Amino acid sequence: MSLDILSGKFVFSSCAAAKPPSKKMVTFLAAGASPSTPSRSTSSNAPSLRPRRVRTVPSSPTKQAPRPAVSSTSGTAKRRVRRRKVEEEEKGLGGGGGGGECVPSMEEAPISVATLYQNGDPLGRNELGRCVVEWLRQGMRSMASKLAAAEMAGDLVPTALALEWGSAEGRLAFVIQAQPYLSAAPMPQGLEALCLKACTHYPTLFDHFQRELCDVLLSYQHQGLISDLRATQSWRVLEEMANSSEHQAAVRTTSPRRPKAVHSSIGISLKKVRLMQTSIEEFVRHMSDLLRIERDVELEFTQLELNAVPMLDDDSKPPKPVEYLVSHGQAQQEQCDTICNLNVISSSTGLGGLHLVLFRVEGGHKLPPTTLSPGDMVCVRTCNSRGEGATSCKQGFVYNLGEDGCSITVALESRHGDATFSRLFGKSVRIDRIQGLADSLRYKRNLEALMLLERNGLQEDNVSIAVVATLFGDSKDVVKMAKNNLTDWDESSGPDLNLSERYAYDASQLRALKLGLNKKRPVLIIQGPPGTGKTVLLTELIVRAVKQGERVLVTAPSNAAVDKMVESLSRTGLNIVRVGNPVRLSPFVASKSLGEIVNCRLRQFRKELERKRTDLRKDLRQCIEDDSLAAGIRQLLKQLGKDLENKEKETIREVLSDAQVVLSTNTGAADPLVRRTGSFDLVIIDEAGQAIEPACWIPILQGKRCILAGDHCQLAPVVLSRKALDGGLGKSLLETASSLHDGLLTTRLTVQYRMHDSIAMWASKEMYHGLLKSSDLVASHLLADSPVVKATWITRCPLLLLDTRMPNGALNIGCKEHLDPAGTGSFYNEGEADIVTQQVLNLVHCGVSPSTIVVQSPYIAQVQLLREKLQEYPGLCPVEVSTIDSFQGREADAVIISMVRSNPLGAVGFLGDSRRINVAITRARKHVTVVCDTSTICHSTFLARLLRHIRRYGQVKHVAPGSLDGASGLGFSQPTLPSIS
Ligand SMILES: Nc1ncnc2c1ncn2[C@@H]1O[C@H](COP(=O)(O)OP(=O)(O)OP(=O)(O)O)[C@@H](O)[C@H]1O
Repeated sequence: MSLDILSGKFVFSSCAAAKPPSKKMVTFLAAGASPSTPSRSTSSNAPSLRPRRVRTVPSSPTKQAPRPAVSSTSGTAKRRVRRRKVEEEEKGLGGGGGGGECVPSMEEAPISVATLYQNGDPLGRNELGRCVVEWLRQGMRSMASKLAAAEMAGDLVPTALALEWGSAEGRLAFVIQAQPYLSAAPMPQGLEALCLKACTHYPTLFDHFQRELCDVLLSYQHQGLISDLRATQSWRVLEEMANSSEHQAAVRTTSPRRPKAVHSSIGISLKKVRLMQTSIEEFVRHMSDLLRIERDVELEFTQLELNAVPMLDDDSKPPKPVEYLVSHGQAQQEQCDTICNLNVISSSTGLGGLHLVLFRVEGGHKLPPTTLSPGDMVCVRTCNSRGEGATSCKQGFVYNLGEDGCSITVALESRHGDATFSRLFGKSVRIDRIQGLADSLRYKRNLEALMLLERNGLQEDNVSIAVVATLFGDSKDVVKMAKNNLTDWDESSGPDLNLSERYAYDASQLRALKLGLNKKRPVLIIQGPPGTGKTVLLTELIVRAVKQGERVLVTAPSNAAVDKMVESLSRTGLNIVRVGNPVRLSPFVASKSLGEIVNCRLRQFRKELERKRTDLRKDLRQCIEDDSLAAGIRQLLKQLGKDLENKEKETIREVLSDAQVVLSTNTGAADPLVRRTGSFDLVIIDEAGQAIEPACWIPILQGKRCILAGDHCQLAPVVLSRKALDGGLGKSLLETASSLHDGLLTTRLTVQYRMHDSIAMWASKEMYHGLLKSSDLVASHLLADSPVVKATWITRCPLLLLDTRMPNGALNIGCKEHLDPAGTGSFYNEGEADIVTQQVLNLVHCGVSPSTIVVQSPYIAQVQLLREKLQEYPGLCPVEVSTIDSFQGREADAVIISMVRSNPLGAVGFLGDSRRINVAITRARKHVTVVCDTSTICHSTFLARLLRHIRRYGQVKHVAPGSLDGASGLGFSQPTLPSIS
């Protein structure tokens, strides 16, 4: 356990990788400096560590003067006054007022993305409400001040407390001692019951107490009264207490309800159900620990990232004005996770009370190319002209990117009308992405799902009880449930299938359809290798499930995967609703989003309301003399606002409960809007191989039965912490469940409809034990089959290896790998980028449409370089350049892969991850080009087999940059590769 000084909390973690920043680092961070080499506790194959290249849009020259700190704003001033009041109250209580004026305000404190929950399971703000939280804070502040003041006065109070709190009854003693401090502050009216609940809840009290003690000691440190808060006795008392096993047991306690009479509902003896409950509890405890470890690592990483100063073109030069970058085109900038120098333009209330704030780039210039997209969690704070963030961070998510290319709207956590907007107004603002579990909402929702599983999983009234019992029971339990006619695993039991007009389904697809439509089958795992039609099949399954009267919830780990399903389902005529923010703004997807549907329905109502408002405002202006009439009109105006709110809620409820299919991300399914519409008959999780298990439980617990589709031989869930990974957080439920009960839950798709057989054969042999067969429809298709494509040796070749080594073993000039100088840890290879560009030109010259070509690389630095190179040819704009990870789930006629790695050590990094290479190769329908240094790549036996396969079933060329053609662009007239007889 250690102190996370940024959040002022103890962090329980014995994981080396999850250690909070060292003292040196803490000082460093507090100063807002940029650590040159962010510590990344990641495995070499952790793809999520998308290297961050933050590049600011420098502010216009007139705006480069440093801006005043936010602490001068009125909101902060009010907060200070409030704080001072609290300090005075403390003095009145004999607390000694440890903090005084010097207590750093939240605004001045270093940014922190930490939240509650880090210290066990305290009652959160949502549960208690602001007033109760403030009341607790005041009480605990007094107690913390008193303890610290006693130490300053040389009393032995801390030592005495150490003895008392460290004992077995220490928790009780702590709670009892807290009471006088709490009762000294008046309880907020009407909330007495909540206050009483909170003031006897040990994790909640401890959580507040440690924050306040940290705050008080920090203020002493700032005043120079102590040199290091960690050296104080008060701090040690707290540390010992937090380390005690009693404490750790207490903060984990979730008081699960014991299952009552559940045996009658699933037909299993109570004794066996209790065993099941025990294994659920063990699982939940283990997963909660892993989530916490992972979150700590992600928080640490995010904290470093957020404190990083955006990188300018050249550190030695002053920032270039926006005009420079605009006039030099966007290729001069990089795709980044950060957007700087934004101004707040307006704020409004969105659907469901979201606080939407619109930002625009200073000077009306374009946004830089960004990886941010709707739904991404972000941190918003003010920054100076170099993009250095100075203030506390407001979390929110990207609502949309303006069509004008200059603006971005963020939905902030705060409510519309609070001080957030005024605090940001007139300042230069910076927006940064927050990754994974560092996003507090995602973490909280995962944890809540586990708690729900533990508390309700085996309760009689749980709709998903059969799913829970199947996944936590043993094989005998499963048989027993079936004997009692509660479940049915018989393969012939599904409904009869009338064959679809669209596809002639193969036997494995038909089997999956039949099993998936059996209402009494609680769990089905569809294991589908690439191109076997999972998306097609799920679409058919959903249509048929709706026809047999089922209401369906469809989820996936990423917004992109959800949108893929929305696109596919929107052609079926079903009533579908997409909850959350669509990433793809195709008309298909946008028109199905909850926001759009509700806005459409409310258009007339809003118009009418606006007309009434305008009339009332006119009336108000005319009765300025008559106070009582004016008050009446104001009341009416207020009522109109409420009417709109109510109408909105009612419409949302209507839209969602009328929907035959609701779609969201896994964590999005925890949205109260979705939960409130009642349970589902069927839950389908697509790309389930990429989701961590706790996230899958969010949707699963909302449906009577579930289907998990995916492929555990493709990309796995992203986990940064080595300890969490080793503990099993990286293993998906799809993978775990597919081996349960001797494979009873699983069915496999065995025919692929995407790739030329030479491509599929490699994947089949390497990843699927030779069981993946190619449909005759695609087995021999080639680029040259298209009437608009010239038949050359390239377009007739399904597999091509472009080797940057010459036959004599010498590496071609310029083909060595380089570490990204931006310090991202990523690699790039200039020579390979040139060869890829030339190969794209060759394909296009042969008549292959640029929109059917995709260039992939595992390294983001190479992806950025490739984008820049291809942008030099305007005709190549439709060629998509992507990391392998972000192209999973999609396909293209021709795929070019740049492997990048070329070094004398034969280090291949995460190229050695077979699942990633499997995804890369199997995106191709008709042609794959692999560009690499074979003598480096062949150090991995897995990759060496891939090279052998290409040599055997495809073509090999030894190439140097410029050797493929004269880089004459789209205008060239000669085929440039030597023809092969
Ligand atoms: N029965 C079928 N007959 C003909 N074509 C099919 C059939 N099933 C699927 N396809 C086609 O196969 C291709 C791949 O399908 P789909 O994208 O659904 O595969 P997938 O399993 O989701 O792939 P991945 O796992 O790589 O994302 C699509 O072009 C689809 O139209």
